Amino acid sequence: MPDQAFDGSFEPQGVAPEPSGATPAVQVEGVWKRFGQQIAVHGVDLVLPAGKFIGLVGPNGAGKTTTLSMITGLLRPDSGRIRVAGHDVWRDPESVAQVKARIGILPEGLRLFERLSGRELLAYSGRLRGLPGAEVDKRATQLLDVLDLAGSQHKLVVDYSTGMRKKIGLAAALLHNPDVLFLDEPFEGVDPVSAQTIRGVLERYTSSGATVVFSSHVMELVESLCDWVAVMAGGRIRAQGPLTEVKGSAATLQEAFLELVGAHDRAAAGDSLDWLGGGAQGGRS
Ligand SMILES: Nc1ncnc2c1ncn2[C@@H]1O[C@H](COP(=O)(O)OP(=O)(O)OP(=O)(O)O)[C@@H](O)[C@H]1O
Repeated sequence: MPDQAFDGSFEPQGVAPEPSGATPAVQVEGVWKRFGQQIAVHGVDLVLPAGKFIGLVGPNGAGKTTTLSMITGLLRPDSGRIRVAGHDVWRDPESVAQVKARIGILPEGLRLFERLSGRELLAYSGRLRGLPGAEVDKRATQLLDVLDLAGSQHKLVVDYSTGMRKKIGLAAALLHNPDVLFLDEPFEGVDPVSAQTIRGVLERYTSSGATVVFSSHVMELVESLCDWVAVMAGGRIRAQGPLTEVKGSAATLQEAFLELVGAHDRAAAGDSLDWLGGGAQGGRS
């Protein structure tokens, strides 16, 4: 699948387009993950349809990264079943490899090969994916151009800014034209101009029928980008579905989110910090 010609547009392979084809991009059934005494993921069931821009949201420690790691073949679940584009991720080592060939990942705290230039990194990623050299060159040139990295392509990645690192990581994740792209906090530390560029690339990618799944804490961003949302808290899925359904009657996704994760009560917690601030008695001297 990775060797198909790339014409600058993104045509997903292997996933039946929604709504006619019924194969979801991701199916998670009864998945658990424990780290020692800590249960990070409590029997999660999740169905993410193909061709959508999907946001996985939740407070710190909700289990988002753990869930994405299990879906993308990086972390083995204790129990349960995960399918990506209809392929069982954890059935055997071969199935993990098959799934990895169909997905792209931009993980949180991405570790890149720092001593390569941006272009070398893409060349290396393409060859690892089994793409022919000429095809890698062509795709890399297009991606560097679209992501506004052409001028920095020969600079070492170690000298890239945070936003440039996110963009070169995204280019590497897209190079083999995956069916499903997983992004952990893709806009963190990215300036508004770069964010707009990334957004444009992702919108183009999903408009051709591919799926983006990304985790974020930034509700405004999720609300403006996503047409499908899953809300996670305490290792459980609290809601999932089309954005409008998850929002319900709430004015914003932020409001619906606070309601779903039961955070309204915590909003008043700052009241106990009566020593904090200039007006407090016995405060600063
Ligand atoms: N390798 C690990 N060892 C021990 N505990 C872990 C490990 N990875 C995650 N956890 C725990 O599992 C829970 C879920 O963590 P996870 O990183 O999946 O949450 P998250 O929703 O991605 O959080 P954040 O938004 O803060 O990145 C947390 O309580 C965390 O401390």
